[in-house]
Amino acid sequence: MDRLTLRRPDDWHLHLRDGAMMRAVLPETTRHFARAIVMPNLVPPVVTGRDAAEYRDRILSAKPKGSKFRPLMTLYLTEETEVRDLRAAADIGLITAVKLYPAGATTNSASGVRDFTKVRRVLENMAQIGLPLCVHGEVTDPEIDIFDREAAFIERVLDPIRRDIPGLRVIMEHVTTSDAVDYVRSGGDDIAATITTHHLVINRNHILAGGIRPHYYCLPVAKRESHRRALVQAATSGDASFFLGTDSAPHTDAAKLQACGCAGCFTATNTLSILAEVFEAAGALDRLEAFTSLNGPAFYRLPVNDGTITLERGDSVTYPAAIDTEDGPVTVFDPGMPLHWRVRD
Ligand SMILES: NC(=O)N[C@@H](CC(=O)O)C(=O)O
Ligand SMILES: [Zn+2]
Ligand SMILES: [Zn+2]
Repeated sequence: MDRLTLRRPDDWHLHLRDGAMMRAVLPETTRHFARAIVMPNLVPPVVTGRDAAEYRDRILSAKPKGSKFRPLMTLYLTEETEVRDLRAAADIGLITAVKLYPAGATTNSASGVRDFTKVRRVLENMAQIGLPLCVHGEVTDPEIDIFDREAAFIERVLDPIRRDIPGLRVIMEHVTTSDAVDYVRSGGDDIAATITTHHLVINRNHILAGGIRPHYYCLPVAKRESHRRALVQAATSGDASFFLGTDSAPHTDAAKLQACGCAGCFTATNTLSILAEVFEAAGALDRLEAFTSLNGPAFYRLPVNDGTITLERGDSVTYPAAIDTEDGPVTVFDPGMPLHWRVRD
């Protein structure tokens, strides 16, 4: 096969940031994606309906001319989130989901949740109206090894919440372990997971063996090879519980390359080429569309996109090593393998 037409894809987990960074990274996403779930971890975070409306308007005015891209907004759940404000934002279709960051788990998560009993009423209301909860699923307990934090989160936090609040619809974001894959697979209709592009490609050796590679550092941190294989298996299986959330998370090289560098891989630019390569290697090109374009809308109860994109296989496809922003260069994720599929203009 050397040509593949897909429904236009969506990105169910994306960081667009704000200001100059947003202006630089937005076209990288709008080129191929029709919609994206926009993460609310700005500084300060997007907490109220009003914050979300203002952020949405900034995105819409930064979007390239002629683009029909639609940002799907989220609220950042805090212990102070008001049920009334959240319900009003959901009622008018301003927000598509709510994001739960355990306080301290990742970039800009300081305002996240420490005491889960304080968000119980909000979560109950979300279950009532079917508003999905996107979850950064890692415990923050310093006693827990960083490679075990996702598995520990399922057992200690996620499963108890789901038992306590039946009907709550949860997306476990950027899953990195076979534990998460198994949990989602056996979890029924109210749970799904996003998988990133980079976690389908790298394992922890890529970050640490033969020198430290800060551009491969993201959270949750990539795990051992057996987990990466489980992710590829889940993504390429066609199982409707798994769909693409790139977690494309731009940081300037200056912020990545320092003694305490930021977590995040920037994959908006080359994601579709990389995914096609991964699916081809798995003999599953016929299931790429389910992962990029069908399973996500089905879980979010949204229509699939009109229109298509076409991928073509050629000799080799290259991408710039970095994109320029007014704040400095942002390195594009290097998949470390030759790419052959390009999206036709
Ligand atoms: N994934 C990351 O490593 N970083 C994300 C935050 C997140 O999604 O956890 C970011 O905002 O930079
Ligand atoms: Zn996260
Ligand atoms: Zn993210």
